[in-house]
Amino acid sequence: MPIREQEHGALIDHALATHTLSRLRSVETEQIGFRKGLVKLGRICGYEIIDGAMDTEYVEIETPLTDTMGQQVGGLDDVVIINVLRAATPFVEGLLKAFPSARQGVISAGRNEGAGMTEDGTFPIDVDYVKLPDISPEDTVIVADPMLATGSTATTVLSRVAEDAPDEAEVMLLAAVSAPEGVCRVEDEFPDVSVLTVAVDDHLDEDGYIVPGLGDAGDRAFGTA
Ligand SMILES: O=P(O)(O)OC[C@H]1O[C@H](OP(=O)(O)OP(=O)(O)O)[C@H](O)[C@@H]1O
Ligand SMILES: O=c1cc[nH]c(=O)[nH]1
Ligand SMILES: [Mg+2]
Repeated sequence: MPIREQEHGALIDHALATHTLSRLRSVETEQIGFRKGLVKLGRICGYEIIDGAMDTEYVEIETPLTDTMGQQVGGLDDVVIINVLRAATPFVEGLLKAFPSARQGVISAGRNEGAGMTEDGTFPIDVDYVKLPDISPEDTVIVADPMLATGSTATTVLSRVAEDAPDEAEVMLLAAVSAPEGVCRVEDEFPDVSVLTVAVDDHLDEDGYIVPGLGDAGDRAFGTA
């Protein structure tokens, strides 16, 4: 089954996704390997979303020999991918291989880690830049961010997307690694949003990092300290 529903969130259940995520988790994977791994994981997740969450329809086609029935995926031209800067950039590059005609939005949203995690387990989020395409009722909107930790970034981004997206649009939040706290927070605040993730990890540490996790995805992909 490409997408397996859980009590909280749904897992992208593919051996190559787990394999690729395990390489990303390893502290021995250096920057280039990490960035390429996120691209690969984005591509696999894209194919799994197509397989598990999009409809296939029969179509008449003509081969060089005869008329026959073929199948096509519906809605591939009605996809919007939102890139949550910065760690999502390589993840989105992979997703675009599965959805080459997607329209793209960009939201720069980062945790203000200097302020520290608050007692209620959230971070203030700095939003510096937002550029979204028009979103139509028939669109599938994939908000991509490899890490869903406290859910502070995701809920901020989803609130902004909700300002533009018609109610009928299907909105998904796609992560590579999630903490249970983040999944529950998004589900509580956005019950109509599907949370898809390759893994739900154990817990958050006192700095708001996912454990076991993979560290700071943005730093590892971009080579910053
Ligand atoms: O669920 P949260 O507690 O909000 O944490 C998750 C966020 O943290 C990371 O971004 P970060 O703020 O480190 O920005 P970066 O991508 O520039 O590194 C990650 O890519 C998410 O956006
Ligand atoms: O574990 C975490 C938490 C937030 N952001 C990351 O990049 N990693
Ligand atoms: Mg970061």
